[in-house]
Amino acid sequence: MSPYRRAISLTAADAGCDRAGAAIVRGVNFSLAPGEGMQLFGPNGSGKSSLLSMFAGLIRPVEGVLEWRLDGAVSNAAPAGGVFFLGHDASVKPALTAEENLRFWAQVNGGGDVGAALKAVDGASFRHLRAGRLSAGQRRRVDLARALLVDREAWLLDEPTAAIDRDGVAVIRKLIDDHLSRGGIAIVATHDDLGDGFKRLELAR
Ligand SMILES: Nc1ncnc2c1ncn2[C@@H]1O[C@H](COP(=O)(O)OP(=O)(O)OP(=O)(O)O)[C@@H](O)[C@H]1O
Repeated sequence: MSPYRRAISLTAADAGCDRAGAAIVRGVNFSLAPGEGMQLFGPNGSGKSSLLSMFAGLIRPVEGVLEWRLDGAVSNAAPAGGVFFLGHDASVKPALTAEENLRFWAQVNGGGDVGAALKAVDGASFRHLRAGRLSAGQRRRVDLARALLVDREAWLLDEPTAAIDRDGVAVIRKLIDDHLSRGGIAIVATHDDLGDGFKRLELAR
C-alpha cells in the first residue's frame, strides 16, 4: 500500500463541546501526527460520538481550539477531502446490493476499486445481497469498505466493530493498522481495546 501523498495532523487544546446547550465534554488535549491513532473510551452518553462529530466539523467546539494540518495548510475546520467519518448509523441504501452501494459511493466521491474494497472487508460472499437484507455486521463492513474507496488521511470511526464478529474485528483492526502505516491518523470510539499502539482518551460520564 502506498503512503498517503499528504501529511496530516490534528491537535486539540482544551477543546470542549455542548449538546443542546448542555456541557458534554471539556478539556480535551491531544495531538496526532501522521501514523498515529487514538482510542476514545467512556461509558454510554459520555460524549464519544459528540467529540467525533466535533472533530468532523459537524458541531462547533464551544471552547478551546482544534488545529488541523494537511500538507502544511492549517485550519480549525476539518479539511475538505481529508476526512472519512463513519457515524453510528449505517448509511447504505437498502434497495441496492452491497456492491452497488460501494459503486455509488465511489462514483460520488471519485474513484476506488470496489472489488478490492469488498475483498478487504471479507465481503465477497454478500456482494450481491441487497443492503436491506445484510446482517448488521455485514452492513458495518460495507460502511467501512467506503473508507477504502477514497484517499482520506484522517479516519473518524464511531464504533466500527459494533455487531462485528471476532474474525471481523481482526479484519477491521488490520484496515486501521494499514491506514496508519500509510501515514494516516485515526480516532476510534470503541469498547474493544485497541492496544498499546493507540493513544487513549478516556471520557467520564
Ligand atoms: N443531537 C443531540 N441533541 C441533544 N443531545 C444530544 C445529541 N446527541 C447526543 N446528545 C447527548 O449528548 C450526550 C453524549 O452523547 P454521545 O452520543 O456523544 O455519547 P457516547 O459516549 O457516544 O455514547 P454511546 O457510548 O452510547 O454511543 C448524551 O447525554 C446525549 O443524550
